Amino acid sequence: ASTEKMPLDSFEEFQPFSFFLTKVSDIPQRHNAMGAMNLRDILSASMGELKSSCHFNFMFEIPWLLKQYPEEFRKMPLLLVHGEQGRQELDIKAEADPFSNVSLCRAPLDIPYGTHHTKMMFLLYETGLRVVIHTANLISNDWYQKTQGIWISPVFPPLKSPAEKGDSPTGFKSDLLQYLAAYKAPRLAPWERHIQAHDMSAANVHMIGSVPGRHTLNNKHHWGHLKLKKVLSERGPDSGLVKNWPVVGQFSSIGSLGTSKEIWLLNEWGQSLSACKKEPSAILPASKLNLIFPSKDNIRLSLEGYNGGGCVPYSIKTASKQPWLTPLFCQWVSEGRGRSKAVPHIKTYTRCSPDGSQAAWFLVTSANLSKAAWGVLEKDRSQLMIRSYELGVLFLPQFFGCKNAFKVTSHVEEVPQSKIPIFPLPYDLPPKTYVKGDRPWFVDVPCVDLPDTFGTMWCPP
Ligand SMILES: CNc1ccc(C(=O)O)c(C(=O)O)c1
Repeated sequence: ASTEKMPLDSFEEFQPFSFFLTKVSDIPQRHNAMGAMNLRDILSASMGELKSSCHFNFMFEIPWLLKQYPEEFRKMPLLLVHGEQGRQELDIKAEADPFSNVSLCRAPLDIPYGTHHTKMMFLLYETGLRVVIHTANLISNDWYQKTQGIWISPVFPPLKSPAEKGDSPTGFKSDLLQYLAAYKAPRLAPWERHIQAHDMSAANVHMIGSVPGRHTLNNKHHWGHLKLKKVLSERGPDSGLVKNWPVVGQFSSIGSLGTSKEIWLLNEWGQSLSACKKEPSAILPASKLNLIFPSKDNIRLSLEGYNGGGCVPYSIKTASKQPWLTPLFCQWVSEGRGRSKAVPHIKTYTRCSPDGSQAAWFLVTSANLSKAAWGVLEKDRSQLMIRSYELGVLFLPQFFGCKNAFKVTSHVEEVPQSKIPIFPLPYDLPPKTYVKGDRPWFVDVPCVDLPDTFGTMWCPP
């Protein structure tokens, strides 16, 4: 409709954080009019005259993906980086075969149970290169009625001379090149060259990535939770400011975390996420860790009903081994963004003030709450073992013109005209604990007591 904003206008009004959610069908239009993009918006000509593109992801519907491009861009070179092996690799090759402009690159997954979870786009325009790091699979269902997060870079112009490095104070370009190098994939070489050839000095986020491996020595701190710990120890909040500030994790799946909360969640992962400048990282108490994970009723009453729980694959088998986790859970509540009923597939982590009005940092990433994604220390903490590819971006206040914390809100109507930068939260803070009688969502437990939005029950296969 002509009243609809051009995607580029939506993009420009939501700076400097450039952190968007996906548009959601069947919620009041005002919640899609501000700070929200769909895939057609991102790929639209108003965002740039495309020459070629590359998508890193876990799940693909190739015909649907091509239809999200404007007609004039649908025949341009498109590289898909995936993690499929064996029979599934034959399937994605067969799906790509009819499209002569689509080529595939398989990410090596040499450690069992690893996945290629990273969700990223490279968009090469006539005028430069744009990077998008997000949380949605390239399937229509992930872009229809879920809550997903998207960071969209500026258009990075070509370097004026090849002698220039073209990196930013956050080291985004060198971190991205190091991430790509880990694939050891010849088909990525052209995109490594494109990245090398562009001036990314305007990148104001830190990259927090994971690549499969047993990382040792100084490689240990390049990936997973030790990378986040390193950045927070060097550029994070002063311990004095955040002494009573909780760490909030929000995710759509959970791995096997051990027999007690101390082993990995608090004493390893929690210690990294609570790292501060100078202060030796104290152990995070459980009372200062809130984990936003959908309750059974969050799923039952969602726009998709119980089916929305299909992409929240927490199994009762895993959950039954870690009952100590349940007291840490909080509901998915997103009244400010109009997305309380849009199942969260986004993953985010933050250190926020108890009243939820400020944050010392904010991370949006593909990484769920699992050792496979974040890494687990082995061999007397000498190596960090990571199974999967993950990617996220970290927002730190000082890179956005703020002092040592940024104001945050999920009521984003105040964001565009604010004099000071306000970080647009995907959900309401402070977090709300589960209501009495509610339980975490388990994908493999039947729900036959109460019907969902559509009056149906959940009888998993
Ligand atoms: C085993 N495979 C997956 C498990 C969880 C997720 C998630 O993001 O929650 C995804 C994905 O959607 O990429 C894949």
